[in-house]
Amino acid sequence: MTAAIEVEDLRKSYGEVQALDGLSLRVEEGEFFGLLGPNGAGKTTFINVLVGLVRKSGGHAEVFGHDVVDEYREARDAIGLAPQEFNVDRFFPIEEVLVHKAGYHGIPEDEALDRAHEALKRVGIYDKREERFDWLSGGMKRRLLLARALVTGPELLILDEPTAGVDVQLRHDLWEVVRDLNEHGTTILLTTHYIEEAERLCDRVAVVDDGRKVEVATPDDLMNRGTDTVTVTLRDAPAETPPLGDTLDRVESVELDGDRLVVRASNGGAVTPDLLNELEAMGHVVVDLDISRTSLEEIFVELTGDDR
Ligand SMILES: Nc1ncnc2c1ncn2[C@@H]1O[C@H](COP(=O)(O)OP(=O)(O)OP(=O)(O)O)[C@@H](O)[C@H]1O
Repeated sequence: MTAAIEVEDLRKSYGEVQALDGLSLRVEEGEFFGLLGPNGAGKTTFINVLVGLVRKSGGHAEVFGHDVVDEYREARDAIGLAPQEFNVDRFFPIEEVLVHKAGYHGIPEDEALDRAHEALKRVGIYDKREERFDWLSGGMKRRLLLARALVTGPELLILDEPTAGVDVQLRHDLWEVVRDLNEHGTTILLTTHYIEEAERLCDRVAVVDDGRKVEVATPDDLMNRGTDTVTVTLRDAPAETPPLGDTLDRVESVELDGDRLVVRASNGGAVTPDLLNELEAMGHVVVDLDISRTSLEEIFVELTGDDR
């Protein structure tokens, strides 16, 4: 199957700065793919290479089998980009901004207006269609960037920090739209600093740092590598720490804090039934239980050494 994105040993230098330093990555058609990395990791540079805004210094990049340099037009036409920066023409009503965008990608004028209206309805700002960009609120500007990315009906939607600085309701609305597109076959590439968002939405995530891939996996796989915390409250405080680590091999540490046992274990959810059986066999009565899973955020910090 043709990949939506395939890059091999991608490089981009700005003088001394190696923004991309041998990045290799494959995103399958139909995936919801997250690109995570600390500030300056090279995420925007990577996206800009794909859309032809930045010329790579080396390596290879294809979008749906089209080389981003040699077949720029085909590659670019397949992509809808909602960028991090507000790069919108401020002098036209927003519906015209969308019509121009569609025209640039070869969509005839009469069809372009229909598409512009459809995209504006989809993101919920159709009633603002005759207003100019500068008159919109920050949240509406984000909606417009998404509408502009959608007006060409792209196979690949790239979202670069689409929810930076927007309120909870809008984040929720935007994700509804994007999820629905993905369910209908659009491939999504998302960069976000809200790692929880990636954890919830993405089929797979790549962690990049210093212009290179550190890891690529499903959020679940990454989280399974972390250590979870299982807190068990016992009816009677034990005199000493029960020796649970001796019999349960995934248990990493056990601490006693009054009537509470704090157990650190890999894949805590799976360990818990054995843990409870073991405690019961020792004569303890469990009155409360809490399992706190490692977050993707914690794994991210471990992988990149970034604690933002
Ligand atoms: N036009 C440019 N000229 C010089 N250096 C640049 C340019 N664009 C990016 N860089 C540098 O390349 C590196 C990667 O930047 P990039 O914007 O791709 O990172 P990012 O992962 O998108 O970061 P952020 O999360 O902050 O958006 C950084 O060190 C940045 O300073």
